[in-house]
Amino acid sequence: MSGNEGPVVALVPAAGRGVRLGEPVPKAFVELGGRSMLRRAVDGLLGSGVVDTVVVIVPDALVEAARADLPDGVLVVVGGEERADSVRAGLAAAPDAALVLVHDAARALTPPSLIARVVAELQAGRTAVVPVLPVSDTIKTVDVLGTVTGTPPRSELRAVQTPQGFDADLLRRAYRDVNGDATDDAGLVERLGEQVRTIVGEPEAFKITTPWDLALARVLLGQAGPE
Ligand SMILES: Nc1ccn([C@@H]2O[C@H](COP(=O)(O)OP(=O)(O)OP(=O)(O)O)[C@@H](O)[C@H]2O)c(=O)n1
Ligand SMILES: C[C@](O)(CO)[C@H](O)COP(=O)(O)O
Repeated sequence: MSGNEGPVVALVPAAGRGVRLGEPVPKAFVELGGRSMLRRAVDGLLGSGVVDTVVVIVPDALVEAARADLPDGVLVVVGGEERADSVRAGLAAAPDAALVLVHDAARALTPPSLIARVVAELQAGRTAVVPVLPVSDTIKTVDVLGTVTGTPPRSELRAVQTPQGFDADLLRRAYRDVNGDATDDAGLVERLGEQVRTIVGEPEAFKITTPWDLALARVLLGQAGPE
């Protein structure tokens, strides 16, 4: 494997509404321990020391709010209806990237060391890298009525986190050539028939999705938690 030492650009999709969280402001702008979730995610990327440029993707109405919230030099662009539309908008704003990280603003407590490990794998020559954790529950598939249709072997299952890292040309090809939905960026790369490498993720990189997740994040930061 030959290495890739070109510019590393991190795309931060932050244009979701946060319906499952149910806060009055879009999720990335929710305050968490004195900083917005978006600011925490960006600070983690910059703090890793391995990211050259950060592009955040936010709702149209919050572009100015994001600029005011973020350090100078962070690019702010407008996102789209679905997460993939937002990532596509971020990719278009990063034409000179050699390596791309895609990192949810919702994973606000991701340790910088995980970000550095993803980039190290890319620089060692991997072209698609995702952090994963084993699942501890048994997972079942169900039909529309909720009847169980199967039990995939747990040993083959992993919960996937971000940042997901890619050779920039590969990710651009995936976004250009693959039709249909994927719930993560690696899913598009897989459909090209390309190999995706896993590395061990971090519990702190969990996605803050529900009020329970937000409460957990606040407890982890030492803020008031449940009685
Ligand atoms: N159109 C969208 C939808 C999602 N995201 C971002 O993708 C990340 C992961 O999405 P998720 O956690 O599901 O956030 P939401 O879509 O906001 O959540 P919900 O489905 O509860 O509304 C988040 O940082 C979110 O802001 C985005 O940039 N553009
Ligand atoms: C990309 C992701 O965080 C990997 O687990 C996840 O798939 C995002 O899904 P969401 O439904 O947009 O939160």
